Amino acid sequence: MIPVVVLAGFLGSGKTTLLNHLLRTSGGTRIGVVVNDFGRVNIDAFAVSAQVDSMVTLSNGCLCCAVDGTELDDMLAKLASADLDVIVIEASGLAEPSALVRMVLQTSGVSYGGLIYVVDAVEHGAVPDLPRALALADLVVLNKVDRVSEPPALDCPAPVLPVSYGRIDPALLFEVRPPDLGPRQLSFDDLEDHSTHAHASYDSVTFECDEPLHPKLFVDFLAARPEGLFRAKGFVRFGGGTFMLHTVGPYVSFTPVDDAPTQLVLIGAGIEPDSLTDWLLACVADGPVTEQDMLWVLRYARD
Ligand SMILES: Nc1nc2c(ncn2[C@@H]2O[C@H](COP(=O)(O)OP(=O)(O)OP(=O)(O)O)[C@@H](O)[C@H]2O)c(=O)[nH]1
Repeated sequence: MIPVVVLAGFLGSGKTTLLNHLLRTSGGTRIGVVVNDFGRVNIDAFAVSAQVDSMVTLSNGCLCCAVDGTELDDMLAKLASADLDVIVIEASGLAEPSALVRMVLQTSGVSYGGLIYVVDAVEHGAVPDLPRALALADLVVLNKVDRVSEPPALDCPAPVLPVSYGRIDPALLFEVRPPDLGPRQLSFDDLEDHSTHAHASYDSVTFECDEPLHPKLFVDFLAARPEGLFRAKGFVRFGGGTFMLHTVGPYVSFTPVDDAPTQLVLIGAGIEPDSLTDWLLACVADGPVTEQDMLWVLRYARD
């Protein structure tokens, strides 16, 4: 039976970064990957040999598929019949890990391979119900330790691995528990449904716009964004270039990408979708943008 590892963690904690690292360093291991969208998985890094519907076959023997949640169990059953060594499901940042684990336990042809829970070393205080997620985890990846002088102490029974950019040893996918403890049997009680899932109190806003935004106005928006706006990701087109934007808490990064229209997803608690949309519309540039204006964005740019 193929082990299925659930990779979970709060918004922006570094799940996709970790997944890309695993795909890059998997060697001859054939990994089946289930993600919400292909967009951010580094498929370009591999020669894609075939794409059928929402499944991509990589030349190194890995299979990637994208699901929207409803087809997750179908896709898992399909992957279970493929010739794979391990399957990794990347949960969306607001998914309830216990619900995913329950689904894996109920799927025939696969075995539960553990829950890897990614925690942002800087933003761990903002994770709703962190102790509950940590209690379920088999391995806790304390990510982004490059951003703290001292990794925070996490109270949990599972091993905690402090890393940067999700660089864990891929061998951990197969041996996530200390061997002397033996496999821990999760009961359905551990996974009982709770009505207060993290996503219950979160809103998301999608903003799309063909016209370029003004760098200064947009950076002003980021500087003044409401505290509850925990995460923003997507593309922003300015007169002087298009950038991929990531914000996690107060952290902001822009990475230059090929020209694309602005397409952003904003996620937060207590945010007002209409006023955020109006605010972003007010960032549309009403004239040409100079090189000087672009410096507002370039100071946050990463290669
Ligand atoms: N400094 C630093 N940045 C990191 C590290 N790991 C990830 N990041 C950055 O954090 C941001 C979010 O990382 P992702 O891997 O997209 O996080 P995610 O958990 O998949 O995000 P969601 O899909 O929103 O849940 C990106 O800008 C990453 O480059 C790290 O160890 N150190």
